[in-house]
Amino acid sequence: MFVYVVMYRTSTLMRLRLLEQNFLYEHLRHYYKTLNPNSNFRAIIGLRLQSICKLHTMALIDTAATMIFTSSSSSSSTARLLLFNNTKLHKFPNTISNFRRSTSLHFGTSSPTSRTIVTHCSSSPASAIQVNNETLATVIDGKRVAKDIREEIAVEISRMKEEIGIVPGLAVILVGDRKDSATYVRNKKKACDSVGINSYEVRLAEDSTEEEVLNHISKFNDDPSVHGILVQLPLPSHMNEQNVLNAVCIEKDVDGFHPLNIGRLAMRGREPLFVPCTPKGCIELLHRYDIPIKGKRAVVIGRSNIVGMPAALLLQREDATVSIVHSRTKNPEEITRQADIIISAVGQPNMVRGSWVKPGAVLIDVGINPVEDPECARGYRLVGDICYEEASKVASAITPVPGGVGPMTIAMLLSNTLLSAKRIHNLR
Ligand SMILES: NC(=O)C1=CN([C@@H]2O[C@H](COP(=O)(O)OP(=O)(O)OC[C@H]3O[C@@H](n4cnc5c(N)ncnc54)[C@H](OP(=O)(O)O)[C@@H]3O)[C@@H](O)[C@H]2O)C=CC1
Ligand SMILES: Nc1nc(=O)c2c([nH]1)NC[C@@H]1CN(c3ccc(C(=O)N[C@@H](CCC(=O)O)C(=O)O)cc3)C=[N+]21
Repeated sequence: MFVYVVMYRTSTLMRLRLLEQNFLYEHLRHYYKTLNPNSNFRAIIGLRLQSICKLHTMALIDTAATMIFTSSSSSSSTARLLLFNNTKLHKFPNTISNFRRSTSLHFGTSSPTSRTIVTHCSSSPASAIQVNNETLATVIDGKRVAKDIREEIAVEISRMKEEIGIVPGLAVILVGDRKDSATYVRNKKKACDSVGINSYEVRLAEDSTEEEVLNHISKFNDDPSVHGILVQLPLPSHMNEQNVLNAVCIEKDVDGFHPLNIGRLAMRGREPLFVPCTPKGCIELLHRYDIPIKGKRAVVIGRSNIVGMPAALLLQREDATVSIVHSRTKNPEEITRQADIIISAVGQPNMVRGSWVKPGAVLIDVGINPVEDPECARGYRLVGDICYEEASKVASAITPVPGGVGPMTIAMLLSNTLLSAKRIHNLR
């Protein structure tokens, strides 16, 4: 009898929108506990013969399974192990028997570069499977999750419109002509359009006065059709950022940058009206990938007001034990190596090397750094703070750049805007 052991990445599971998903999750929860804690895999699922129909369908539908192991008997000494990677699955999407033609390894072969995962198929004895160290971490797909969140928000907005005839509104103030800022603002507008939020935009010249910015904020504060106000940062150096951020009324502070909101975030027993979007997006990703935070050691690299500091506060609220690494920290790698979860928000390309990471850690890369690349149409490409190539071989899960935290920041901005409109209009 064949015993199939299938490994799926959590991101893959999240993509399954079929009945099988529940089935998979049940198995996932059960077998996850049997994983070697240092394993790169987030999911391991044992399926018996009667389940193979389901597996078959899944394999056909979802060609992104990371690995499939089959064993020709339930005895670990004679079991064969067949390994497939994404590419192979894409090449042979049609039948499961194709999988069997792949190179086979024998269970129980040990080599210094492989490690053991103990699996239990429901009624077969536990088998020791050797897994090559080259396997990659689960990719935390922020783009995908952000899309799911936008869909959820769109549903709520149409309900709101139907029930009370109100559409949430977001006002964005952009000062100066920084290219990256202009791109972000454009993306925010597109995202608002996609969910049905009205967006209002003010663009001011680089040499505008602080007073002009304050006047616009004051108008938006008083405008009942505006539920969220965002002043794009950084502001030109002649403006006082504190004055500007303080002027946004806290009920519309969807960025969560007002000192009252940040203060409440830091205090036990107090609740901010809004949580800053990027840190909120990081935590949301952890939640949606079922990554536990409580009791874990977390390290935040960076302590800026907009990302690092609120990220550390949020992790603490989630009952992690938090350390903060900054530019004056000595031997940062000694600290990061202890972390179960790392959130990096530094702005230094590829600073966090594979050797900084504890095997099995979860890595959230906030950094967005342009590096020159003549092969890209725009002459540069974006990389994170974390050296993805190295770290993804050590971590259990990692966010890519682009496509990780960035899209989540925008999704959380929409979510905060909806929250604000609901609160202002007493809608549950
Ligand atoms: N994905 C997203 O949605 C967003 C991405 N970003 C990106 O995140 C990154 C950080 O942004 P932001 O927080 O605004 O940046 P800031 O420049 O405001 O803060 C950077 C932080 O990193 C610390 N730092 C700098 N160099 C080092 C180093 N060598 N070792 C350890 N710590 C260091 C600084 O320490 P110190 O305090 O000692 O100076 C500071 O706390 C950027 O790449 C930015 O583009 C930002 C916002 C949203
Ligand atoms: N008041 C204010 N609030 C902010 O939230 C704020 C800000 N000012 N100033 C600048 C930073 C930066 N930021 C990003 C948002 C989205 C992406 C994003 O969507 N990134 C895409 C890539 C975009 C691209 O290709 O250029 C991704 O990572 O996949 C990135 C960065 C918000 N910030």
